Amino acid sequence: MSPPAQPGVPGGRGSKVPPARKLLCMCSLSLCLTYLCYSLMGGGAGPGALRSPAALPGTAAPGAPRSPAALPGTAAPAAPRSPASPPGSGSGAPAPSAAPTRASNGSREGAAGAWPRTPLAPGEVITAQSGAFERDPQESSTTDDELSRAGSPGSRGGGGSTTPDYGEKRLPQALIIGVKKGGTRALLEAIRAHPDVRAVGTEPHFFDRNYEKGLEWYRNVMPKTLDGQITMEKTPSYFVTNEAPRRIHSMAKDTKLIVVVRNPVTRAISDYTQTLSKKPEIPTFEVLAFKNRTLGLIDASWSAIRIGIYALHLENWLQYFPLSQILFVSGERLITDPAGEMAKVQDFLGLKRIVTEKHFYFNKTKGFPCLKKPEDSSAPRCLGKSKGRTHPKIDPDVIHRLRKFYKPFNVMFYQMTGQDFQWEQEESDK
Ligand SMILES: Nc1ncnc2c1ncn2[C@@H]1O[C@H](COP(=O)(O)OS(=O)(=O)O)[C@@H](OP(=O)(O)O)[C@H]1O
Repeated sequence: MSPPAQPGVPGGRGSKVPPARKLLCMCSLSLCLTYLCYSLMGGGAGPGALRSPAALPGTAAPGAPRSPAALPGTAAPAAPRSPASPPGSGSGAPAPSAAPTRASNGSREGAAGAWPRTPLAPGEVITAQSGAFERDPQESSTTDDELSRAGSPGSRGGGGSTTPDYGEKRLPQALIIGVKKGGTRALLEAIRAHPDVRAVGTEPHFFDRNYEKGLEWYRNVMPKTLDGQITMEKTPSYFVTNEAPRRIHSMAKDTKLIVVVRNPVTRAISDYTQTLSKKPEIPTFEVLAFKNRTLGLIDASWSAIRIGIYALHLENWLQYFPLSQILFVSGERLITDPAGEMAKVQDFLGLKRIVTEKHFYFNKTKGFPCLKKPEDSSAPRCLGKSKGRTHPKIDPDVIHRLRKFYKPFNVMFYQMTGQDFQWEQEESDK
């Protein structure tokens, strides 16, 4: 089901997508304008507030496309480089983590200490073109046993499967790189139902947290495959990890990348809901979402907000991978039309369309589609309790402000991907 073309959105249905490079220039220009607006709105704001890159000493004039390498504190090159040093050899290893997490303001200092935030030093800013947001070291998606068999809890180990262990362990040819809370688990479990796909059940976090362990460690994590089978894994935090594109490119430049994207406002609430379930003492979403609520200044240093600025993260990936090597799956359609989204995924992976509507049924109790025949079982299976949580009710005014905040970034993302996800047209969040 293709979305209708949106007026003023090049790349909507029917329009040709210009080359990625040209798009990046357009996007950079748009970003500068957007940031200029935010700068005017909150120029005196504290660290973590969005400011125009033009305000930064030594930065280029607005509109001048820049590689992340040109920005202070970043190292990514503007174009794919020759393979990086092997993991564990020194230069390819993860950089030491940045400054310790800082409380964002006095009013919520106590609780904010326990809450993941971007560690920015005083005076540091997030720039539009860097694609180089610092990340919370603890940012993670669920790694628990996320599947539940109808009637009995399921469990899957690192190998992720109870199917016979034939073949050999190989590095993955395709990765689900994000986004956190986008629907990545649902996608992985659905694609695992394909006989030509084998995947790790847990998240290896190789390209963010475990890179120093080396490629042999990574290979060992993988299930065995036969010739012609595709090895996959999913780690949603890759999408927002600066080093991930370079590292994945240096492993294999033809790696296929899949990103499940979801309305960033709903995604942020889902992210918050997950943390709330583990730390009930955290401040409300409304409190965490703002640097200054009176001024309407959104706190983009909060990971729940930052992850949803998809255009900025994508820019980082486009330095290394052509758009044709990245598939964007709609998290919304993965729920309303799982078979339709799976058809696109199978086409993208060069697989026969075997996972079809026959594989899914809608489970009324769960409120989501579930798999009739998962990879390792003949019993129907829904995802576990950590998927499809009830979200807390969020102040509609905050939702409205967040929608306004994300809109220019969403439009830019539609332009970059050539796909209109229609998040602006959604009437209400879950
Ligand atoms: N079939 C099915 N069953 C259950 N849940 C589904 C399904 N398809 C998509 N989703 C949505 O997936 C959201 C969780 O996303 P992720 O799996 O990417 O989360 S995580 O990053 O791995 O923690 C989860 O978010 P929440 O609803 O906020 O819990 C779901 O909305």
